Amino acid sequence: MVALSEYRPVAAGKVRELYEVDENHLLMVASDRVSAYDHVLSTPVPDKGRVLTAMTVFWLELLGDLVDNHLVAVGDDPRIPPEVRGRALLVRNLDMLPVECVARGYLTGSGLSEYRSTGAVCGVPLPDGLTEASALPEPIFTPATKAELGEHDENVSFAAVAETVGPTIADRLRDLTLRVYERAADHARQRGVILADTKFEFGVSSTGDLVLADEVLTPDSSRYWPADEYEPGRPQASFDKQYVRDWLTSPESGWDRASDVAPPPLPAEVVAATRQRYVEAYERITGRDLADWPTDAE
Ligand SMILES: N#Cc1c(N)ncnc1-c1cnn(Cc2cccc(F)c2)c1
Repeated sequence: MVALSEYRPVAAGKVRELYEVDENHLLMVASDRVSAYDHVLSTPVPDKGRVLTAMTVFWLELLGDLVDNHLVAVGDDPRIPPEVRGRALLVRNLDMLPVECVARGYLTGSGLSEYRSTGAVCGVPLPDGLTEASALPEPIFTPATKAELGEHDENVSFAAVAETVGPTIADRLRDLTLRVYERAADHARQRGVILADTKFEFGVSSTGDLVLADEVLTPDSSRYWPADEYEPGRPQASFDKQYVRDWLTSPESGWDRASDVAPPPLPAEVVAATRQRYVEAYERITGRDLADWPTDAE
């Protein structure tokens, strides 16, 4: 039985870590931590890491005919420590491309801000008259540079990506990003979820092929909106984080979002409702029962 402490940490995000297993394999571990308003909350949401791990595996299987991926093993593989089983994936160690490959089907966040000041996003011109949460005429590729922990990614043009990785790989990244997003967005929409946008990371295999890596199409790497509440012209509810956001910005929390003060702990009922939203997102998207996914052997 291997312990997580036997693996060397090689990267850490706000809510996940990456460890070196051997020269060819990494362990990608998803925590139960939640980030909101650029703060990592002090209260974990049970099963969040397990749901996001199971979601990544589902999407990689569904999209396996479109794109190769970095997944090597899940669940009971002896290289996966029991303490993180269910929320850890054994993956191939790839040469990662320094590009955040973002696909947007709807206009919001940094894309909306850029559109309002330039009429375009990452140099892609858009029609006049679009507003918060407008559906785009067709999904667009809006790449970004990877920011340091705690910073926001910076949107860049396709030409800048071509400068960085070469025009051929840039073309392939855009094509693959949009095809994978469109397939996933169609699947989700049929199950009552709008995937407004998503962020992929790709590596390159030893044979020079693009390989889909990182977490894939999770509520942390994508905007998940409930389709039955969709109404352009205003900010949409987050499928998974809206209970957290509403409580943190309510008088009950006593927290001031504009301050640099860390948010207070979440009430148990907000944690429970949020956990349920993650489970519901997983079971709707996959048609599977979370109870059938491995749990850690704590
Ligand atoms: N996936 C993947 C991957 C791979 N298969 N091969 C080589 N490198 C990476 C890799 C490097 N950084 N990240 C992002 C990242 C940061 C922090 C925590 C995480 F879990 C993940 C991914």
